[in-house]
Amino acid sequence: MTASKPARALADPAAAADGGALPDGHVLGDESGGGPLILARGLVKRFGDFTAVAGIDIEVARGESFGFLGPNGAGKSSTMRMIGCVSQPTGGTLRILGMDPRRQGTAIRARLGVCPQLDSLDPELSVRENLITYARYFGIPRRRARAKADELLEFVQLTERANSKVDPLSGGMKRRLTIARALVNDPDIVLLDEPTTGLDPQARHLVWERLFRLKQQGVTLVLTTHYMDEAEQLCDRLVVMDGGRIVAEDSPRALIERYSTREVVELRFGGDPLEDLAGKLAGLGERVEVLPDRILLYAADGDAALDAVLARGLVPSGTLVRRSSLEDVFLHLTGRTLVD
Ligand SMILES: Nc1ncnc2c1ncn2[C@@H]1O[C@H](COP(=O)(O)OP(=O)(O)OP(=O)(O)O)[C@@H](O)[C@H]1O
Repeated sequence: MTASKPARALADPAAAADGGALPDGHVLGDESGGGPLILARGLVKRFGDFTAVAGIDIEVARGESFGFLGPNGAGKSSTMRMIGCVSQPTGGTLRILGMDPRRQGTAIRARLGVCPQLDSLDPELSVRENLITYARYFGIPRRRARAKADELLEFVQLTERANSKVDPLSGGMKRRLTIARALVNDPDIVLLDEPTTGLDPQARHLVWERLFRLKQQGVTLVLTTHYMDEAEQLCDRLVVMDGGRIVAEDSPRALIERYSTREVVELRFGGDPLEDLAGKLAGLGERVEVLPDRILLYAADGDAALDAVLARGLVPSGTLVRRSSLEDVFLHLTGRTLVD
């Protein structure tokens, strides 16, 4: 398939020729200039007195897989909706494909693929007709739309369900169909808002595998997630958001290396208050975090740290030595877990 080829169906050439400089003198992103496909400076979204996005800076390069990681309410969807040109920024500067969403939303949307948090497929139509009808919105001629639909059904492994209605599909199938729908216009950027929320592990892995394939084909992916494993699997680079702000930005691996230790020992205890027990772990690792149901002991060598815990006479009811993850990074940065 040719998912990285841009569609021009609804693009307004006059609008696309827009130029101009940002306050910091940054070159605007566009294909000809080779700048970032998405560029935000001090981007703000307010709802009345409430600030959902509090002045963030981001840059996404062509071919990159970029993620927003954060808990519910962090401002990820609000940011995605601004990038998707369905919600106007309240402040700051935003450029998508070198264009200004305030004035060129239609031209930008024609070149985006959007996979919203909740599937919005048409239950009256068959699986295949959902794709054909959507392609027609982009002005794609019927014959090409049919061929595109068949190509995409194969890509998301739904060819056998082409003539089925949408309702009987599993959650994972619906999600894959929504992803296929987001690709009908050969978008420059695919926006995925929590692509696997609500799916069972098997369905999630199938979606990840398809998204990974897109990434290999050079499609620019921008996704939100509150799953650290999803971020680690799919993102080349990510920003960690909390309370409308970016609290860290880098590749998943670099974030783990910077903000965590190599290994983590999870300790569960039956009786005594965890705060009291945590006091007895002083000096055994680099850091101790007390969660409602367990203590985390951060150490370069988890097995050695666990031996040292046992040598102090502590008797955990459950132990786990594991590699550090983005969850640990988030806890370190915000003092909270990602998924409560
Ligand atoms: N239309 C709206 N009006 C008022 N407040 C809103 C609106 N949309 C979002 N918010 C608030 O803005 C904050 C950020 O919401 P947002 O949906 O961007 O977060 P999120 O990180 O995507 O979380 P989630 O994973 O729940 O979607 C939340 O406190 C939310 O209640």
